[in-house]
Amino acid sequence: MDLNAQLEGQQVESLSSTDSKFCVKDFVWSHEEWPKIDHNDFESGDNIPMISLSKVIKGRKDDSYRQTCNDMVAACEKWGFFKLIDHGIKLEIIENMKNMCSDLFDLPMEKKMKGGRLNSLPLGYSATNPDYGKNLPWAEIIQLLQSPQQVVGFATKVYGDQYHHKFSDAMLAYMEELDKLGMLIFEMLADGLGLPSDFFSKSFKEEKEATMIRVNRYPPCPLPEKCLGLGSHSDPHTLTILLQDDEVGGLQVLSPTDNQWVGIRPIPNSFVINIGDTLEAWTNGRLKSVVHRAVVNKERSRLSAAYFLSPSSQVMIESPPQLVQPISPNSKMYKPFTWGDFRKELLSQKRVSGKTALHRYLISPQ
Ligand SMILES: O=C(O)CCC(=O)C(=O)O
Ligand SMILES: [Fe+2]
Repeated sequence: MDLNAQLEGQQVESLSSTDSKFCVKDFVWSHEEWPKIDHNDFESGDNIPMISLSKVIKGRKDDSYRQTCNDMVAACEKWGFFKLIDHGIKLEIIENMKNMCSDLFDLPMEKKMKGGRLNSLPLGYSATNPDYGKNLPWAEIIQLLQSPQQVVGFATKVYGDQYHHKFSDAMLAYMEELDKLGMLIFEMLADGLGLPSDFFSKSFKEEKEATMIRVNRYPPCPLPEKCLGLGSHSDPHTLTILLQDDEVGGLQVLSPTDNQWVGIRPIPNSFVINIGDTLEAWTNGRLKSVVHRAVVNKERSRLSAAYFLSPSSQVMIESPPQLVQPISPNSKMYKPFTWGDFRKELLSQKRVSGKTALHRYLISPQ
């Protein structure tokens, strides 16, 4: 047997959550999807803007605040992505969340599967999911709603009644801080777009039943040139606050200017912020929801945590008149829809590759 066949025949214990044991070859993607740039090639991604909140003081709308808002909007118009530093969230809260998730991922599979996700809702722990059929992601995932009841319920299933607190307290504390940071970003984007400051944030005040966190762990992969941690996709929600691994790269963005994949360099104690489909529609296409993916590597495991902000279900996603001109190119692009309806459709649809979720609302498909 040649070396390659031997490698592809290796069993993948760490990602086999069902009775059927997976081999490396089950994770091989179609040829067009194979990553052409390596997980630690970051040169082209250095053009993605970096925004610091060091001069932003809540409630003070001075010149440096306005400048930062404008820079943020410009980054989201061009890239749909920016790196955020000096965000003000205590390192301890971040480290605690990461440690609790790493500990959980390190448990034996039978224990993790006690909190295994049910088919009806994508919540809980999951490793390789046979529903995907092909193009299996090289990742294990913890997905939880921002709901104390749900987080405690999951932790209790995995750890039992007495020991769940450390995990659930860490996750809930992290989500609470990210929610506040998300509201600040929404206000800054609204200010930068010339909308009332609370234009977006006021729709997030009620229940947060769909806001969630997705923690991904990508184990070392023997065949990173043919596998993907997470295939190309855009995030359907409004805004994503992504915590990348501090050291191990893997996030790649499909540059909207030249359609080339670019890698985002990990920066310790920073976040990567990106616009989701719903915010693209809400801003009449001004802020871009951009396709991205996660690639894997041979040597090191990588952890990332994506926090997806969702408005209340009944909120109508409709571009404000300030962003709509009666004539092209800024005439109204999307039919109004509620976040709840869009979410229902997303839950019922099969996995898609690239960016297709919003098409159903386009007024004139382009
Ligand atoms: O792992 C990463 O850096 C990307 C994660 C991501 O895009 C997602 O979970 O939606
Ligand atoms: Fe994503």
